[in-house]
Amino acid sequence: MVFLLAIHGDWQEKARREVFEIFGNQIPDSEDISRLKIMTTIIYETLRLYGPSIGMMRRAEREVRLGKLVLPANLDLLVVHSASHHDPQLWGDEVHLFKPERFAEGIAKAINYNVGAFCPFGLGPRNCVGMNFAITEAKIALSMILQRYTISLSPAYVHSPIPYITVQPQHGIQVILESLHNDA
Ligand code: HEM
Repeated sequence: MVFLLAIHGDWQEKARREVFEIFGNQIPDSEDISRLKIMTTIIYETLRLYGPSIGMMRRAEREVRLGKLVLPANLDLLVVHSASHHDPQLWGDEVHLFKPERFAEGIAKAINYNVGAFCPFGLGPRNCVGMNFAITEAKIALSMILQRYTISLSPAYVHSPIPYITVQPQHGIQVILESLHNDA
């Protein structure tokens, strides 16, 4: 998210404005976190483009028909949700662009009620138990960064996301933080 906001200064500014409108210079509080609408769209779009999980493991316990496919019993499956997150048939020609406004009216509208199109935390009864924790933590951390610093990308940065258990920046993410306050 820090990387995407570093290269999309307009969204960084929108997110910062929202943070100051809601929290001012105060530490984010649990009641107001749910009011961060713009930041929520930024988090969803980041999870779509660079979600840490590429897929979910499943096993067919018995033979099942899945569309045109017949899956034999005891078949192990990796359902690669990062493929649907990058599918132009689901997201349009600008699928590879960072466009948080896709989620302006919520996830259901963004995916046209097609639940498999966006599932960075998995699906069904075994989906991620840490989902709300992870999103809340990201909102608090990002709010506190935006209250204090502007973020820009270092010229040293080399773009190379790789799936290594989770999706990771192969060479790290070098950013430049500049204080918004002279005394900070
Ligand atoms: C952005 C952060 C995270 C992402 C994208 C993520 C994604 C996922 C995914 C895709 C699954 C598999 C779901 C499925 O098979 O349907 C999963 C499972 C799980 N996650 Fe996360 N996760 C994140 C953060 C966390 C955190 C912070 C915790 C703990 C505090 C956590 C705990 C778990 C656990 C325990 C499971 C296994 C649930 C089960 O099998 O019943 N996750 N996560």
